[in-house]
Amino acid sequence: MVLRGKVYNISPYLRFHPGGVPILMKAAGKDGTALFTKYHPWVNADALLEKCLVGLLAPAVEAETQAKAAAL
Ligand code: HEM
Repeated sequence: MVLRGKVYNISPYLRFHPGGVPILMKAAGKDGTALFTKYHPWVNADALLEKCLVGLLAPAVEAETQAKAAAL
């Protein structure tokens, strides 16, 4: 999942998500920034997912995914 330009492997986190696995799976493999912000903008994903960080999204790809997220 992508969150604010960062790519995470959320598999190890799934079972710890307080909101449950099914809703988190809706954003798996996609840019989950819009949904994440909709449900809990106060949650510190950087800290919670520190060990799940895969890398940074390339800026051109990020611009594209942001545009798609804005159109949701
Ligand atoms: C991997 C990134 C995510 C992390 C680290 C995360 C973390 C959390 C945390 C810490 C809470 C508890 C918040 C609180 O009680 O104040 C929570 C609740 C929740 N999350 Fe997430 N979340 C993530 C992604 C998402 C996404 C993408 C969605 C929606 C598609 C979502 C939907 C929810 C919902 C609905 C709750 C509320 C559960 C309840 O209180 O009954 N989360 N999440």
